[in-house]
Amino acid sequence: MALSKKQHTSTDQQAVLDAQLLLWHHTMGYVKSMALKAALDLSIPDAVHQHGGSATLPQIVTKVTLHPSKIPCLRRLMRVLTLTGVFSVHAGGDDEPVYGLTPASRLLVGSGMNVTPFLTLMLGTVFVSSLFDLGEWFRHELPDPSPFKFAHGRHIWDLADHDASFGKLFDDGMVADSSFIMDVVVKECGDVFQGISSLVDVAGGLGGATQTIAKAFPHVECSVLDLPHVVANAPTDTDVKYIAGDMFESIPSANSVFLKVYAHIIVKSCSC
Ligand SMILES: C[S@@+](CC[C@H](N)C(=O)[O-])C[C@H]1O[C@@H](n2cnc3c(N)ncnc32)[C@H](O)[C@@H]1O
Repeated sequence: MALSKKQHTSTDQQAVLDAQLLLWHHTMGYVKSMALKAALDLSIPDAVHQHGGSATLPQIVTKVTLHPSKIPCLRRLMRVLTLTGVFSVHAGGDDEPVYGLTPASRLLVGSGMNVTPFLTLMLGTVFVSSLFDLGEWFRHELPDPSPFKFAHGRHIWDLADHDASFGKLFDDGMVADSSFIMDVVVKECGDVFQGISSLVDVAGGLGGATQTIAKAFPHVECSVLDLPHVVANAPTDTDVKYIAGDMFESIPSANSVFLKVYAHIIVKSCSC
């Protein structure tokens, strides 16, 4: 059935509004990231956790450091965080909302599976700002530095070597990510480690992945190869052996080689 002129017009207007909405979602998308960053900076997940997993705003305020004049703003921040699934919310007594941990924010508390250090790294100024001039980076002919070097004048590893606080942020972030994901890998795909007697984790950082493998398979002799500035901070109270070196020069012998989160760097080194 043919649409009337009026129906056509309102369909067109809806399409334009949907298009604008899509652009606004992309343009304001960083608000979600920055709200999560603020929650981590203020330790809001810990505050809710310390109240047994659910807390009202006045209860959260007793655990976080903020200026009293900002309490109404914190309510607005919690609205963003509940709308984006970081916290749940339900009405409590006196109409005071009660905020709860969700499966996502449970990964931000406690000493077990806690991915906070990785999110802190990715949401930090160094990483976020490295994408700020991506458009300008495209105007430069290859071979050119990575967007990271373009923004900061150094490769990631070079910056980690020269800036101890960034180095620590980076290494701790990788340990958190690797410990979390390898726990799942070992439980779900542990078969792949059967029959192995020695393993070298190439570019393994502080060994978040290897420590998990070594704990699950104590008969496997595990070692980690990484750059000297990383190995200098490696744990010493462990059977995992840490070896300082450059993977492009030599790799210690073992009957299995483990690589995690390195493909992008190899591709970069080989093709650019
Ligand atoms: C993205 S991190 C991954 C760390 C670890 N595999 C993980 O997933 O937790 C990359 C690691 O590669 C190391 N790295 C970079 N260049 C390297 C090289 N030429 N030889 C050895 N390690 C290197 C860095 O120091 C860093 O620890």
